[in-house]
Amino acid sequence: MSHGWGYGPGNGPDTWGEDFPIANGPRQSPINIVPKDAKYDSTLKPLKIKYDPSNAKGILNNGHSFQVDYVDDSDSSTLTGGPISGTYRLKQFHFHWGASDDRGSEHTINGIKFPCELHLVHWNTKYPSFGDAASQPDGLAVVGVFLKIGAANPRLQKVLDALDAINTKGKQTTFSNFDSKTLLPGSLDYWTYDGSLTTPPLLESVTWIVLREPISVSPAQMANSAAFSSLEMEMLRAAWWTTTGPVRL
Ligand SMILES: COc1ccc(C[C@@]2(O)NC(=S)NC2=O)c(OC)c1
Ligand SMILES: [Zn+2]
Repeated sequence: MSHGWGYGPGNGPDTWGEDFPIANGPRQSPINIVPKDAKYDSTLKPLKIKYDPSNAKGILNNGHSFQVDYVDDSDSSTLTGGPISGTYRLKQFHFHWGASDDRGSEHTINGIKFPCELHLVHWNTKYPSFGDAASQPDGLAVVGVFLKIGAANPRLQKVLDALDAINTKGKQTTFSNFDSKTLLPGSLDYWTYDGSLTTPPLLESVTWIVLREPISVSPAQMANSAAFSSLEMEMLRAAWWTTTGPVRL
């Protein structure tokens, strides 16, 4: 079995450059955000986010995370304004979870990790498809939202409740009528920089828009989903290859 990339001791981010030399490229993500060093840019516009709940299609366990996929054959769920020009369509959103509350997010603020980070992935409609856009320097725009431990977040619950149905790599199920706008915080203030996908193939095609205000997730909600943290999924995936039956995450 090819020793694919992951988050374990032998295949984690420090090794990705062996198979994906762009890991040493000039605009790699994630980065540490130091708010006091961020430059205010008065030419930047407010973000404009318009999501149609009926575009939600399904939820998939891709082995590194789980993602909610959207129908993207029209401009009914789009991101405009902010640092981008033109119209970007919502393709999917996914989370980066840690196995414990002291880690999980990919970006950090002043070196601090959050327990989780939500990525809402959009592609530039100047290109014919998401796949085409993903290899272009202005192809993707990802809105990053930090999750901090606090009150239970009822708007997250519908996503968490779906996880049991996709508890092994490759499993997917329908996931309809979900308004991903409800996952956003009250303020859309953001930091932005030109970066990349945060896992292989690490393509340098992402305009990052990281929201300053986190949303909340409760410890119980975290416990329910910590099994989906990248590392646990990695370890269980390794176990899965060596056992006959499916492994519950
Ligand atoms: C076009 O191929 C890919 C491959 C991986 C990802 C996932 C990821 O690497 N990118 C971000 S953002 N977070 C991640 O974990 C992707 O997302 C748009 C697109
Ligand atoms: Zn991501």
